[in-house]
Order: sequence, then C-alpha cells, then structure tokens
Amino acid sequence: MSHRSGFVCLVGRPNAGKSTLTNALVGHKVAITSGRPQTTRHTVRGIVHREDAQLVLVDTPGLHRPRTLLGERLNDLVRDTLTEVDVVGFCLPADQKIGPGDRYIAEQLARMTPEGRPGTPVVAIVTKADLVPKGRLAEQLMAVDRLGAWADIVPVSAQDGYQVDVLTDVLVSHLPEGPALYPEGELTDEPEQVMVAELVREAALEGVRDELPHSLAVVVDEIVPRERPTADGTPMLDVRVHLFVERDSQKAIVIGRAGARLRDVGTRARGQIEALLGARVFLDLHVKVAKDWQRDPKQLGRLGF
Ligand SMILES: Nc1nc2c(ncn2[C@@H]2O[C@H](COP(=O)(O)OP(=O)(O)OP(=O)(O)O)[C@@H](O)[C@H]2O)c(=O)[nH]1
Repeated sequence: MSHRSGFVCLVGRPNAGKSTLTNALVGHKVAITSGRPQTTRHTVRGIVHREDAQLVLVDTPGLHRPRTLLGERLNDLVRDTLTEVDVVGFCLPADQKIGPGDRYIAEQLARMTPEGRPGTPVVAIVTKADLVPKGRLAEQLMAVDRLGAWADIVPVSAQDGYQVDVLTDVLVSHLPEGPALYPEGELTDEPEQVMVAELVREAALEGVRDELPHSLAVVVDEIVPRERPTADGTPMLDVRVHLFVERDSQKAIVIGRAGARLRDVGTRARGQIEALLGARVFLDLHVKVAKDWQRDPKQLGRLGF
C-alpha cells in the first residue's frame, strides 16, 4: 500500500471556521477556537494519522487586509506558509455571501503560484454546511466554483461531522507519496508556552472582546517546576505571564474592580493550563501597558511576532 504525507494549510477570512475544522479533522482540541475574529495568532499544527497517510495541518491566522504592522506580518507569515505546503484548503462559510474578504484571498491564492512551478492545489471548503438548507448550500457551491480554479470543492460541517472524512480523503489525494513525517500520537508541535498564552488570552478576552478587540497580547515569561511537589505529591509549576494592553483604560478593564476580574481570569485559565500540562499550576498574571504595540517592531519582536 502506498503512503502519502504532507502539509495542508487552511486559509479563509476570520471566523470562517478554520480552527474548528482543524479540531474536527484531527479529532482532538489542538487549536483554540473562539466566536470572534483573529484569535488564532500563531501557526498551530494538528496531525491526522491514518494507515495510508499522514496529513499535517497548519492553522494560519486569518488572512486579511493589512491595517497595522501586525497585520502585515501576519500576511507575510500566511504567504510564507502557503508556499511551503502541499495543499491549501480555502474555507468559505456556507451561511455567508462571498464578500470582498473572500475575493481578496482568492486573488492572493491565484497569485501565489511561483513562476515556472506547478501550483499548489487549492481545495475550496464550504464550511458550516449545517447552518443552511440543501438548496442554499448548492447555490453557495456554485458561487464558490465561479470564484476560482479549485482542485476540488467540498462542503463540510465541523459541528456535526458531515463530510469530514470525505474532506480528509480529498486532501490526502493531493499529498505526495512519502513516509510519515511525525511519530504517531503527536498532536501539535507548538511549544507549550504558546498554548498557555492562548489559554490566558482566551480567558482574558471573555466577556470584554468588544472593548479590547485586538489590543491584548499575552507573553509567557516562564514555566518552572517547583523543587518540592505539593503535599499529596503532585508536581507543581510556576507559570509567569504578562498581558500587554495598549491603554490604561484597557488595563483597568482587564484587572477589574479591586482586581476581581483578573482573579477570575486567572482561575479559569489555571484550570485549563493544569489540564494541558498535567500538573498543579501557580499562575502569576501581570498586566502592563505597551502603547501602540501593534505598530512598534521592537515590541512585536518581544512578543514573538
Ligand atoms: N454551526 C457551525 N458553526 C461552526 C462550524 N465551524 C465553526 N463554527 C463556528 O464559527 C465560529 C468561528 O470558528 P473558528 O473555527 O474559530 O474560525 P476561524 O476561521 O479559525 O477564525 P479565526 O481564528 O478568527 O481565523 C465559531 O463560533 C465556531 O463555533 C460548523 O461547522 N457549524
């Protein structure tokens, strides 16, 4: 039996369902999903292991029009990623009309093919199929077909699992023959620190996303094991984290009255970090104002962008 392996990158405008689809394909939670755009700042990989194939998924940040330096960097990252993968999956939600954001991405994809090289196949994925009746889905498939030259078009629902296997087969069919690239059981090669930062960011944004749209960056300074475990022998980790906001008013929102909100954020994030790391965690959160960090290359460097 031949074996195929390679990299797949999911692109699509913010909220198109890329993270949720990554989780559905991999079958475990690896990327952090959310109801709001642009929470996926880092490239997180999930790996689908099969007898006949290994598919390494790269979940990119939302490809969007650059507005700030941060945006430009994200787009560079997206473009670099695109030229390094074997297949691109372009996600378009079934329940929304094709808009300027989708057209922009379609143009970028059309332009992506390096000169003199055969292009990376692009599979158009119509996501959230569960949200529309069959007739609307058929119309959307036709509209997507007119949008570009796709290797395949597949409707899926990550929510109820509709066609997720079909999509896996289609993506695998576009991979080159080759051995497994990662040992089985490996779900993500993201460093733990990035996952921890995402969990803190999620907790800190909960309920205040409208007030802090893109103004919150989270940096994990260190994760250090305590020399002496807890009384019952469980290992204990000290996790020190900085949350950067742009303005004093945003700092006040994150911290809350008499620090109540930040304590809440800490409690929620700690539970998830403990589950992730399999240890008791002492979580130390600091909130700092880093003015206009989105526009300052030095700050961006410090924050890992
Ligand atoms: N009903 C339904 N909702 C979905 C499905 N897939 C994703 N969603 C929802 O759509 C929203 C966005 O999904 P994400 O997976 O976070 O989208 P994303 O493209 O990764 O978003 P960014 O991280 O902003 O780029 C979330 O509220 C999901 O719960 C689906 O198959 N069906």
